[in-house]
Amino acid sequence: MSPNSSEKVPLTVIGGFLGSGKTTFLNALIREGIPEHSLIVVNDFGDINIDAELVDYRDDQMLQLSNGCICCTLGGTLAEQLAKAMRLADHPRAIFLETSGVADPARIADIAKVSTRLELAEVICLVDGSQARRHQADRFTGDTWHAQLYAATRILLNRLPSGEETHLTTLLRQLNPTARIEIMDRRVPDLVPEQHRSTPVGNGKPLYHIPVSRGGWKSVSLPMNAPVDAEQLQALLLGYRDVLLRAKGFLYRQDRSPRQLLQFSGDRVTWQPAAGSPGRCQLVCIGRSGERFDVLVADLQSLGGV
Ligand SMILES: Nc1nc2c(ncn2[C@@H]2O[C@H](COP(=O)(O)OP(=O)(O)OP(=O)(O)O)[C@@H](O)[C@H]2O)c(=O)[nH]1
Repeated sequence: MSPNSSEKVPLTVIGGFLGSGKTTFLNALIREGIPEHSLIVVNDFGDINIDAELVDYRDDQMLQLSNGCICCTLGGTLAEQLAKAMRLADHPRAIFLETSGVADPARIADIAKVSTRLELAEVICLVDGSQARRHQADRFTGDTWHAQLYAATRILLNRLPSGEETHLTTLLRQLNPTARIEIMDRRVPDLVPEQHRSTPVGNGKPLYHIPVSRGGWKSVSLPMNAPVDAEQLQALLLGYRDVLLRAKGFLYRQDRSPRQLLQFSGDRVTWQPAAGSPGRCQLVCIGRSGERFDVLVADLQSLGGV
């Protein structure tokens, strides 16, 4: 049955900083059950949309927006794509939009506010509690982090360090007096043994390499043709965590098969077996542009056999 075209379609915006848990939360929502015939929109900051591979949505109703952060190209891609989807006779019943980790969700929510076909259901902001003190104090990441929190109607706090609950909920309440604040997960993920982590992910779609640099942020995607020394790679990523905000990608390790999904966010590196056909191996790194970031990229290139 096709949805009634006179009814407004709810748009849920899922925002939050790089690595804050947006894709993990979106997958949990999909597992719990979203309305049939929903449209999922995912947008990574870089030109490679790794999130599109990581979202477990077995439907062709998925829109991948690349070319950088959607909130920077708002007038174009996103508004046009949503309008196109809404013009279809069999238009989506609900839309779930995962923003890039550097987007200001308020600018995206504005699309729903001016649309006659959409209504804003929620603006969710994921927060990695273990990184909150860092972002609060960091002049580079702080503005984005604050704007994301300010725009939220619901804040989901995960990886809450022990003893930080009062401090963090008070801080979040000061930054956004009206949003609902929920605590999701008190664990810090490094404590989860690797063999107990979730099932293989990703399907090995081809990936492309184009560096993007906007407003002090830089994103680069590196082909990783040779199997890497995992210890060396981890040490490199952690050693540059002052300028590296996020890394994720598919690659081979020297000591283990099959292809692995590597995730670096905050001060943690995790590995997970990647499903599907062998596929290309790429690592996407997002950080603060500058000489130090470029040195990291050169080191990663030599490690990955580029
Ligand atoms: N313990 C714990 N780990 C989490 C949680 N949510 C996400 N993670 C881990 O944090 C890392 C980043 O999670 P993602 O869901 O990819 O984060 P994201 O916000 O989509 O990342 P970007 O799209 O790159 O900005 C992954 O290694 C996840 O397993 C959580 O609630 N608890």
